[in-house]
Amino acid sequence: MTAKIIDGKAAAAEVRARVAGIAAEFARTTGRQPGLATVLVGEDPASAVYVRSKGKATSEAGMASFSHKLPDTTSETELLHLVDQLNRDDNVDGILVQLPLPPQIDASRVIAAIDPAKDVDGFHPMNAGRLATGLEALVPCTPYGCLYLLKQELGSIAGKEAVVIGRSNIVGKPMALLLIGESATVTVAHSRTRDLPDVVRRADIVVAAVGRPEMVKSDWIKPGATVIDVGINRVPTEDSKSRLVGDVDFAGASERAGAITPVPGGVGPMTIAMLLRNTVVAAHRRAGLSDPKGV
Ligand SMILES: NC(=O)C1=CN([C@@H]2O[C@H](COP(=O)(O)OP(=O)(O)OC[C@H]3O[C@@H](n4cnc5c(N)ncnc54)[C@H](OP(=O)(O)O)[C@@H]3O)[C@@H](O)[C@H]2O)C=CC1
Ligand SMILES: Nc1nc(=O)c2c([nH]1)NC[C@@H]1CN(c3ccc(C(=O)N[C@@H](CCC(=O)O)C(=O)O)cc3)C=[N+]21
Ligand SMILES: [Mg+2]
Repeated sequence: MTAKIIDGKAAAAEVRARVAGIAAEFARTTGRQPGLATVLVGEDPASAVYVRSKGKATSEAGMASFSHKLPDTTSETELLHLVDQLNRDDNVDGILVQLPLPPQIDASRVIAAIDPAKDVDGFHPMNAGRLATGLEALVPCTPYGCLYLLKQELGSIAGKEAVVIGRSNIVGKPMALLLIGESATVTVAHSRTRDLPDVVRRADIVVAAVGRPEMVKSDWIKPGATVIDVGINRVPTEDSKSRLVGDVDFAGASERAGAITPVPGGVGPMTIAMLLRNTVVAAHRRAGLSDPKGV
């Protein structure tokens, strides 16, 4: 079987176009654009690239983009001060503090300081708890983007065997909660899982969020399964450049899977689309408007 390649870039473009329409309508109604503030601490080149592409996508969707760059030496107190300013700024609907943060800063404290109503990453314990208990929440962008692709591909997920590899607070755990919410039968694997290949073999849906290049092998994949590869791993090439690969052996797995996301061009673009989506949703809720339809 040769898998269908799921086009995350195309799906993301559709979401972004719908978000742009909603943002324009919001601006007409309220007299201001929805606003997203990004905060980058330090000089990590990969983080700088992501933050720049987020800023560009924000402007293209007709939203205000406020980008803050702080030096590597920023103290936790200084960062908390900026978060506090952004919490109070009425033109800011969403706040994204790019992770990872330098070692002198406790990320969990910074996340907890963000106004949950502006927490468009969905990382605040309030939003995590609301998602876990089935209340209205801001949902982490990457797993939400994965769910979008799965629903587009499969329609209903109910009753399917889903295996999530990885249990981080930002990807694996919320992914598992979303799949439970769709009535999948969910297994969460991690570094202490015994016989990962056997666990993956029973999955109709595999979500790989590990951070290990091409760790998931093709003979683990049940023929016809839907494979969502969250991994973003930069690996060196022979010509001493580098390329991006996922957590799945794409070449092999695409011979067995029913459908699979590529890296790049799969989950990554959906993450940015869902960030914009969460920002317009946060703007509506903050303005006392009902949630926008169709995103
Ligand atoms: N496309 C996108 O938009 C995004 C992509 N990413 C990418 O997704 C990947 C995962 O990110 P993130 O969740 O933050 O990573 P973390 O490092 O926080 O978590 C990795 C998880 O994988 C598990 N793990 C590690 N080694 C193994 C192993 N050998 N077998 C099984 N499980 C293992 C860990 O288990 P344990 O808990 O036991 O340590 C942990 O739960 C990375 O490649 C990251 O770059 C992340 C965010 C957004
Ligand atoms: N507070 C916070 N929120 C995040 O959502 C967050 C974060 N911190 N820290 C880092 C991770 C990673 N992440 C990505 C987003 C887009 C792509 C993306 O668009 N990738 C392109 C390729 C980009 C390239 O070529 O480098 C693709 O997969 O096609 C990748 C990774 C968001 N993260
Ligand atoms: Mg991490």
